[in-house]
Amino acid sequence: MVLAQLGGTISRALQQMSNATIIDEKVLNDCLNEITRALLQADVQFKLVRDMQANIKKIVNLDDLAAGHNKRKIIQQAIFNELCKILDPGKPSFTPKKGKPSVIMFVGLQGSGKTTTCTKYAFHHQKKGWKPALVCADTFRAGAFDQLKQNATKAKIPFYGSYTESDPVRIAVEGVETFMKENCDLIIVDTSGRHKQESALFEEMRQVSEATKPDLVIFVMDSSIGQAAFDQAQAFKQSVSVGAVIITKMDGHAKGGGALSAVAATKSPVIFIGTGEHMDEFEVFDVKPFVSRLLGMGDWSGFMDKIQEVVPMDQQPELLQKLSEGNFTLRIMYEQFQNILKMGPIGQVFSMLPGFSQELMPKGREKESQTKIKRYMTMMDSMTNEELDSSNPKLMNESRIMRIARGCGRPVRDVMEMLEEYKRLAKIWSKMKGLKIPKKGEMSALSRNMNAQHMSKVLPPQMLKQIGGMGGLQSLMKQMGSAKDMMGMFGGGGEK
Ligand SMILES: Nc1nc2c(ncn2[C@@H]2O[C@H](COP(=O)(O)OP(=O)(O)OP(=O)(O)O)[C@@H](O)[C@H]2O)c(=O)[nH]1
Repeated sequence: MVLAQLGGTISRALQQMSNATIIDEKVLNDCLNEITRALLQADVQFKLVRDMQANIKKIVNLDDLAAGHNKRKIIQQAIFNELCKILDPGKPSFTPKKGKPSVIMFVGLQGSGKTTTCTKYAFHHQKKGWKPALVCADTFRAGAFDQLKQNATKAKIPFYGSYTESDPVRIAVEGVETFMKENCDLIIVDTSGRHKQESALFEEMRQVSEATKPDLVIFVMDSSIGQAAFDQAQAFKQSVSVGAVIITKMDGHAKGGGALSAVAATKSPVIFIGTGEHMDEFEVFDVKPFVSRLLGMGDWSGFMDKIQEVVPMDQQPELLQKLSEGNFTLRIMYEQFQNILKMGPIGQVFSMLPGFSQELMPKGREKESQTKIKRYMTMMDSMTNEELDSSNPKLMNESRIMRIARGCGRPVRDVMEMLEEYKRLAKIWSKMKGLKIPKKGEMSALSRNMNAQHMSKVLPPQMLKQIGGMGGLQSLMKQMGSAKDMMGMFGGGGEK
């Protein structure tokens, strides 16, 4: 998504400004114009961008800049705060409570991903012990009920709908009543989407809403709709009381800036984003980590959460123990590749680490990287246990390499390349030797137990510089204690 490139453009604009000997009105304006262009290109609504520019100018005091304060930091902080302000309407949406019945109604244009998102939302809660249920009140699209039924069956979620009844209000009411009786605590009503903003759709939506009295109306929006986002979101908001937004297809090439515009239009927070077609490609949305990622400042907490999600609990202490002994074997590399593949698009995972997305996963080459990892794993499948568990690079002599190449049907040079990659990773991870082991299962404690010395060895030099050298890293490590909210740590983030 183009939003991801925004960080780069903004950083470049800031860098150029920092290089100027004197920061006067003109230099600041040039910088802000560059940033404005980048935001407009990402499809953020014009008015929002204009207001943001004016606000930043109000906040940034030229005298402060002239007095040698860290200009880049001051302006980056102002941009960070402004973007957070747009995305955070200031009040949280209605939050359903487990065990207490809530009706959640989904609205949005046809094809926005509404039906898929209903199931993702149900599935997300079901995994956390809720008792969700799905009601298909989309009588407009012929295949809608079948689609919902299929998704619901796959996820083992009860559903309600009809092939014959054509009145969506009736289906919605019957569905909600049925599941209330069955003590479901999250009753999700999917409504019809239409191609355009037809008045009939809005009337139908209003009627379903009046009849079912939802606790929360969620507006589902495709991230690729661009500049139209603001008007569209506002049109929905005027018909039903939209209380939250879910942005779908954030995995695609969408510009994504519409997300910011939709929040501004509905004055409702984004609560989740859809990142793929599959049921579990669905993420809770947090403003600060999102903006931080957007500006290329990284999202360490998200990365740790992701690791915690995919490295099986029982493997976490073992992995850390091995790393602390400086024992990075081919088997560890294999297991970590497995975990990385499970984490979903690799770029997505690495983009959570500051500076890493460009370093390790060049943009647009995520698929290629995944194929490479799978190829490496096939080669490792032809290795013996002794080879996998050894951390002695000398063990891999010519005859072993030839045997592995034959076994996996790949040329010798591919096996050599894989071993080179192993050596590169082993070198990085060997610097983790002496790492204090966190308590069992407490992966996020990794961040607390790593000292700045360890980190400085692991981080690419460019990134270390970006953080502000050892001094910056030390203060960063201090802030790592509060894992959830570490935006301040890369120099630009901060309090609102
Ligand atoms: N890549 C990607 N595709 C998605 C995402 N969410 C939904 N889709 C796809 O978008 C298409 C449309 O999704 P639906 O759920 O059928 O859309 P809808 O809004 O319910 O459509 P109507 O019922 O006609 O209003 C499907 O092919 C989904 O698989 C997402 O987050 N990422």
